[in-house]
Amino acid sequence: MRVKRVKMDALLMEKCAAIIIREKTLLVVRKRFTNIFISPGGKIEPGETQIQCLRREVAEEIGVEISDALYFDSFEREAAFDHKIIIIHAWFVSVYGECYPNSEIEEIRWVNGKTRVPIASIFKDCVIPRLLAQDLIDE
Ligand SMILES: Nc1nc2c([nH]c(=O)n2[C@@H]2O[C@H](COP(=O)(O)OP(=O)(O)OP(=O)(O)O)[C@@H](O)[C@H]2O)c(=O)[nH]1
Repeated sequence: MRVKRVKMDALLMEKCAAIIIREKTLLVVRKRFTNIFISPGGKIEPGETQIQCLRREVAEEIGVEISDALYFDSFEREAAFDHKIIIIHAWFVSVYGECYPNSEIEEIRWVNGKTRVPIASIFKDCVIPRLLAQDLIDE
């Protein structure tokens, strides 16, 4: 069924996203040449576990090492920048040290329920409301 698999890959992406919370705010990142903030993390490479993917992407994008990761949930939507379906596996992630924008990341922001910046749909509609409901980030 190789043909089917190739077709599926062309339409579907799987990403691991890090939910990083500091002082009741959530970290979102903006890539160069884009104006929407998205979750830190990235696509899972062949043969990689979700944790390995998170470690690699978090180091690449925000320059820090993961100290702990706990699975939260998975969500499916049309991807913010590609005409493909994205499945995002979201993990609570703790890191060592201070996050900073690295490589293709131009800007990072710590947001709460009041912050008015454009945020991609899965984080905006699925993740942030649940973090607010659990009082993990500020209203
Ligand atoms: N709808 C939606 N799409 C999202 C969210 N977060 C998020 O990264 N995406 C989309 O997921 C796709 C893949 O994420 P990514 O660009 O971080 O992955 P990556 O680092 O491996 O990409 P690259 O190395 O190919 O540039 C992008 O189209 C991105 O816009 C979200 O919250 N909602």
